[in-house]
Amino acid sequence: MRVLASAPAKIILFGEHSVVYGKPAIAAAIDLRTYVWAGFNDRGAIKIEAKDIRVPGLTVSFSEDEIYFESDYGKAAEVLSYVRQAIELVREEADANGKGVTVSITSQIPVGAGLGSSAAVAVATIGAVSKLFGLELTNEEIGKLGHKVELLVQGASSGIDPTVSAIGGFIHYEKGDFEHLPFMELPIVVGYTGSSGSTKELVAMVRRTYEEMPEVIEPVLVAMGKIVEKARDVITSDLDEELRFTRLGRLMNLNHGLLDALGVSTKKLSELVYAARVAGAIGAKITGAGGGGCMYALAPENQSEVATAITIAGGTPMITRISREGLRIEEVLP
Ligand SMILES: Nc1ncnc2c1ncn2[C@@H]1O[C@H](COP(=O)(O)OP(=O)(O)OP(=O)(O)O)[C@@H](O)[C@H]1O
Ligand SMILES: C[C@@](O)(CCO)CC(=O)[O-]
Ligand SMILES: [Mg+2]
Repeated sequence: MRVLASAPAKIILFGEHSVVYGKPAIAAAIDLRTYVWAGFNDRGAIKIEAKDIRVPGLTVSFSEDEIYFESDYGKAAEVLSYVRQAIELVREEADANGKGVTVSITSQIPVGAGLGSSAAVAVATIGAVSKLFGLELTNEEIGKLGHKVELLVQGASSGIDPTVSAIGGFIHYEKGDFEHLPFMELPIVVGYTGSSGSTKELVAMVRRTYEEMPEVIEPVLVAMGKIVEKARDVITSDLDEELRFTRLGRLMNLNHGLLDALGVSTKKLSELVYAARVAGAIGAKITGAGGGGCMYALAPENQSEVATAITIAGGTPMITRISREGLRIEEVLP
């Protein structure tokens, strides 16, 4: 038997990082997906084919007539740890430790770019492998297992990324509880810097700053939580669309300033944010963990001008749509 599952990327509209400290956040699944095929193997091993992952630490040596490849085993194992942990968790749930599982992954989501590639790969793997083992898990339960995977690999995770990847749509999230917000088409442009950041390292960096000076950082996190509550009020209000977008844009700019204060922006990210604003975006901010990766801009009137400004500033614009669907079982073959 073979199973194909897919899970979407996400953007965090408001509240990344502060959500790790129990504050609320708002996120949406978007229409980029990771696909995972799962099947059994009779070697009792976990076999992972990750077709879109570049492994750092690969050395190539050339001599007269030979080419040598050396891979840093530790780094390769680390890069695949989300997938491995996801498979091991499901095997435990199914009481089938030692059963051989092969997974093959292809992904449309840039890695380490703030778009939740780690959550999507964990959720799609759990979805495919749990179906293979005949476990009947709801998407919400799979989101919770995805959160466990992120905790095991990263040491800290709020769980918002695996939750939104598993259930899809537009959500308000706080301490493991989520609520779907009324669906709205968001006229946004995502700008990718082309470089990546590691969520594990960025979350640890914010933690060190917090521990060094909690009296300074705590109020910043509280303010971020308040921004999220204001944004939720605006999204659920009956204000007309123009006013709603104007208010959301101001809240995005405030949230970006506070993320910059926490040290998770980069020169390139802030350049893309300012380029988008100058081109007429109502608001622009980092999305996800930062340290590279992506920003997004709210641009109801001029999405294409904002996309051009992001390109001129050296980024790659992506016009994405919210995905109502989270984890999906695409195919089951006998
Ligand atoms: N297609 C894939 N195949 C295998 N592993 C992947 C894949 N995509 C992502 N990963 C794993 O996820 C890691 C990147 O996760 P990380 O949390 O640092 O960034 P992100 O999830 O892309 O961004 P953010 O957490 O800010 O939304 C990779 O180093 C790799 O371990
Ligand atoms: C940086 C962070 O807040 C969002 C990453 O997309 C981490 C988390 O919530 O687990
Ligand atoms: Mg991640």
